[in-house]
Amino acid sequence: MKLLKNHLLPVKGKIIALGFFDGVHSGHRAVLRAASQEAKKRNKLLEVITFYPHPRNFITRSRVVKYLTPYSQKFLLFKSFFPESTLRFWRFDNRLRLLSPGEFIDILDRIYRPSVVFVGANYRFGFQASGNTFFLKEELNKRGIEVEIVPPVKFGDTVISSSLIRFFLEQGLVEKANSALGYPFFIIGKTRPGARIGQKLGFPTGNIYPPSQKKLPRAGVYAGVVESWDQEIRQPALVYCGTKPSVLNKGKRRVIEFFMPDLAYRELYNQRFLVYLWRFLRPEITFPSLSELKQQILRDTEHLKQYLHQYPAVVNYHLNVTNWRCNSSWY
Ligand SMILES: Cc1cc2nc3c(=O)[nH]c(=O)nc-3n(C[C@H](O)[C@H](O)[C@H](O)COP(=O)(O)O)c2cc1C
Ligand SMILES: Nc1ncnc2c1ncn2[C@@H]1O[C@H](COP(=O)(O)OP(=O)(O)OP(=O)(O)O)[C@@H](O)[C@H]1O
Repeated sequence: MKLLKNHLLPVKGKIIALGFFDGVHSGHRAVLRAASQEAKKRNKLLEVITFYPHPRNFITRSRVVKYLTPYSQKFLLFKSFFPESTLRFWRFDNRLRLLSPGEFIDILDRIYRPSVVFVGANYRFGFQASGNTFFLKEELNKRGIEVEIVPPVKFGDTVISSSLIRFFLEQGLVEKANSALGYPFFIIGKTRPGARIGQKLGFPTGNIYPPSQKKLPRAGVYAGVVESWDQEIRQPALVYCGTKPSVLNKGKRRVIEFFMPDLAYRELYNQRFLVYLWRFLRPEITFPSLSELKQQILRDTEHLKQYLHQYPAVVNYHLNVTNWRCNSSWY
């Protein structure tokens, strides 16, 4: 698995796949699997051409689109699912934004000159997303480049997309998000010290402050599983996602807190964890007192136990992405 930030290096003759691939979800993986199989068959290399930042964030000069997988996590997933591929980031700037579909194809041909291009049926490209797969195929075929269009992967009747998964997460529909992703939604981060109130109340927590560009689910409490970077800890956990309105009335910083009921207390600061979310248990509540918060967490712990009784296998799920130490500036 290689990572290239210079999109202008030629890839001549390779198999390429095109798209943003946020989340590397089941639909993306259908395209990438097809491309990867073809590359193996032809004894060629697979190169995935993606973009940064998200076109909508560039156009609106904002961060409206939060990422299911910020760049480093996208890279982790590619490394895990398609270790033989190269991920190439193409900066989405005004030059790229203003390219007409025809100009975009010219660049693909001139710089990359691939042998086959793989895209999904809903792939759009060029200024204002005005180019579609029919145009792509027609124009590239004329130049002797093959185009494979992969049929859409659906969740029920709906085509899976990164936007659909973001919507599911916003609603707390984490099980649907996980089905569409094809793996459990996860958050990676280093634990930071909190106010130690939880510890006094009898539920010590690990606190992670995810980067502002990471998509987080609806505020509330989730049944989850926590895995430490070194694999020493793998524990079921209550995972809270929110801004702690019961204890903080200012400074709305989003936090992920996890409480592992079966782990004897120990200091867990400054360690990298991967937190998987499996089921939404309840929304965030503004409690009038800490004792009410404590009573609720005892009830949450019971709900977590019931969930694990029903789905014991979730504790052993392992995505195999933790063996890469990424540069934290990439989160
Ligand atoms: C399982 C769990 C559920 C929580 N639910 C809520 C909640 O509904 N509302 C809230 O304001 N804070 C909630 N919290 C956050 C607590 O306010 C926080 O853990 C506590 O204040 C301790 O914070 P500290 O780690 O900074 O000491 C929850 C925390 C956990 C672990
Ligand atoms: N459900 C799907 N089935 C098959 N291919 C897909 C599916 N979703 C996306 N693709 C293809 O995967 C590539 C990357 O998709 P991309 O990330 O650009 O869009 P998306 O997942 O639909 O997200 P968005 O919600 O931002 O449109 C594209 O070639 C796209 O056509």
